[in-house]
Amino acid sequence: MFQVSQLVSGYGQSMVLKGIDLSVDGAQIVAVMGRNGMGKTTLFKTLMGLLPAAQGSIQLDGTELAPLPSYRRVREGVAYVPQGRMIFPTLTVEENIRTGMRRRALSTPVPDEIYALFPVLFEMRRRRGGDLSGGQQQQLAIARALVTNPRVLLLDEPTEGIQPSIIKDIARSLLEIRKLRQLAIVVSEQVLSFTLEIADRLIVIDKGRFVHEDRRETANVETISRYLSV
Ligand SMILES: Nc1ncnc2c1ncn2[C@@H]1O[C@H](COP(=O)(O)OP(=O)(O)OP(=O)(O)O)[C@@H](O)[C@H]1O
Repeated sequence: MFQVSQLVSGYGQSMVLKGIDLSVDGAQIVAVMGRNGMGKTTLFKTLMGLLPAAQGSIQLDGTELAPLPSYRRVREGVAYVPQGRMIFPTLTVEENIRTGMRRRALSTPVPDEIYALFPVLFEMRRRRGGDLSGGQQQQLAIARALVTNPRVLLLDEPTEGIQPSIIKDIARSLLEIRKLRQLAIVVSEQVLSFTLEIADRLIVIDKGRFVHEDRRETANVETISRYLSV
């Protein structure tokens, strides 16, 4: 289980996250929804160790991660797909995927499972990352995160700037990944149709606090939409 308690963090003296509590079981998908500037990226950066936590705890199956640097958190099983994807544009698709692997020797093949999940990446494996469409780059960023064999996958606004037909592909991939790997997925989003398709729980973040939570089956779409549109 991934368990975050009373997490506080921010920039300098200004605290953006004001006490976040979150528990995610294996094989569960949780969406954190909120408008621009509400703290989604700050939350992920803090979970990943790119920003230090001022207070609070981040545990994965009982191991405390908050004092650990990012690379140690990756080893413990946390993977991150950042907003804007951040793939390496001049490396090939295969090289991009390999940057996530612990054994990067050319003789170590990219696992078949990755290309089975994302056949387009197999077709494009020798092309430069920068030549891919936004949706393909998002798939590449997810593939690169998956080769670290995470138990928790964090995705920051994966649908941003991506056309609707590809958003559906990404939703399908995430459901497939959950089924295959039984891992926990936390995804930040502003697109409600996407999270209603994939998430078991929907949580609203507002000014650095979780202010509303629904299970998907009983989600109060009106309330969530109101938070997203103000
Ligand atoms: N490097 C930084 N230094 C100071 N303040 C920052 C920094 N990055 C973000 N902030 C502030 O922290 C708050 C939360 O930003 P954050 O990026 O976490 O929001 P978000 O919900 O992810 O929105 P977006 O989708 O726009 O990224 C905002 O008020 C923002 O201005």
